[in-house]
Amino acid sequence: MPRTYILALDQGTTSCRAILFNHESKPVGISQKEFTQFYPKPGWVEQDAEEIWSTQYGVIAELLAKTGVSPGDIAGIGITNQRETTVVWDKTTGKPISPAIVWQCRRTTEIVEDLKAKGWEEFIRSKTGLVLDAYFSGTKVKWILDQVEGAREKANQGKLLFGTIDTWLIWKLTKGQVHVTDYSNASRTLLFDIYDLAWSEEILAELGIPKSMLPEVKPSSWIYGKAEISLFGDASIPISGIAGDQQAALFGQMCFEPGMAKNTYGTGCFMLMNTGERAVASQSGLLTTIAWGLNGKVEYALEGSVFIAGAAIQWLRDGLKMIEKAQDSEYMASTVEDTDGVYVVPAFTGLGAPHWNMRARGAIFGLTRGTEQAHLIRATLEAMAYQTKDVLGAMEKDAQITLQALRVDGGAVANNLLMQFQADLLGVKVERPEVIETTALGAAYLAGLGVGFWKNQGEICSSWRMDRCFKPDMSEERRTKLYRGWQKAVERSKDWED
Ligand SMILES: Nc1ncnc2c1ncn2[C@@H]1O[C@H](COP(=O)(O)OP(=O)(O)O)[C@@H](O)[C@H]1O
Ligand SMILES: O=P(O)(O)OC[C@H](O)CO
Repeated sequence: MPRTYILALDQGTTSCRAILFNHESKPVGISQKEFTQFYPKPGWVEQDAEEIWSTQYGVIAELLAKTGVSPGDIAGIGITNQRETTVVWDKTTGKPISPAIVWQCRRTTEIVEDLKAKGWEEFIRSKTGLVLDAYFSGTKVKWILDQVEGAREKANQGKLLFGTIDTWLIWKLTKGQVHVTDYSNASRTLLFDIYDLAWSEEILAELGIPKSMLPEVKPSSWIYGKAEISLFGDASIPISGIAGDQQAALFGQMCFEPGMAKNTYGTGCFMLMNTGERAVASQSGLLTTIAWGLNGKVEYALEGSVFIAGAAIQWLRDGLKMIEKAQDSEYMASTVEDTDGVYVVPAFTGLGAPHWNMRARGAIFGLTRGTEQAHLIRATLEAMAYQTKDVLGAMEKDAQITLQALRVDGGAVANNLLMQFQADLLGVKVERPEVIETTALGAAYLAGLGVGFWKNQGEICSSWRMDRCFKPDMSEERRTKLYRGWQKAVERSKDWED
């Protein structure tokens, strides 16, 4: 009997999800759980890799229990993950030697500035396609080796391993048998030459990272190993797809042709445009990154990474306690007509694309005696749309195109008010698909292609269905006026931290 499902594991910044997809690309069951974020100092963000694993394992168990799907019915596992977040663990004990350093964490700002002062910026960009910023894994690994007692010595003796979260989960799923990543995740480490498709000896040497710590790099659809956990009983399930979550969403949105783009509104906001087999070097503050390795070749994307999007709504919920649930932001924002001139710049961990200002910090502008809670909530929501406009402007410049429609996904696109404002502000149609779990879907597709569950991209291409199209409905004059206010606010939030 052919197996009927693909299991996608979506390990995001704030939660772990497990989703079963059937052959018609429909999600037949989902389990999700948030896990703990640690903010030990201003600008620092940490997670516990063991908790990530136990949460991920827990949602798999819950999903199988609630759907009654037998592990023997699962054809393959696809893994997609928050990218750049860095785990270093002891090869023998399998225990992490420090907290996982999250992609948003700014603790390596000084290492980055030192590299810049030594003139590494251009070399790193030319090899990795990335901007020299604390965002990426390379300086985080160096920080761990420098700061954790005895770490560098152990690393030099080949006793430590590094991985992004995909690598960590596969290590756990295979009981320490497989140490692997895919091209899309490797391209986010600051250590990988995206043209030669190899770890960069020069960058590793400069950061003092021994090559023995690094995982093997494979295509995004491949049989990497078999899941060997007791949950699966005797059924041995191939792990057959890996992609960083933003690349997986690009795949799940079926942006297979050069020029097709998607924007994902999760913790951060990430716009990626497929550029095919050609790596486009950005002139406007975007990243050149690997979209995926598939069918014996590598394809590239241009990316605009915004660090704080839905995370600012969580801040309204958990920090300011203005709302109970993220969804409440929509109703609250709809109680006022506009923000009454208020702008929230959520640069909590600096600014990413296209500004790249590590020392920017969050700011609120335009407060008056008439400012109400609802204005602040609305301005926080609108900040996602403004940041997206900054990125789209850069992308259109780099790719020399005018986008006709933007495909969107991620947790926050459930917010209709935000989506309408986004269309209004961009002056472009915003298309929300039926399945907004496109990140997991992309990982499922890659895994399914890896085991022949789906024959080829042509077979899956026809399953993209629109849920709702938001059409622009704002005058050019108002759009320009609102955006000018945002640009002023962003400029003033830069270089706040000494
Ligand atoms: N209705 C909503 N309106 C605004 N933001 C929302 C809404 N629902 C969820 N979010 C935000 O979306 C994010 C969760 O999206 P998700 O795609 O699961 O993120 P991630 O993969 O980064 O963990 C959270 O930051 C949350 O605050
Ligand atoms: O967890 P997400 O979906 O916000 O994605 C995080 C990104 O992969 C960071 O680069």
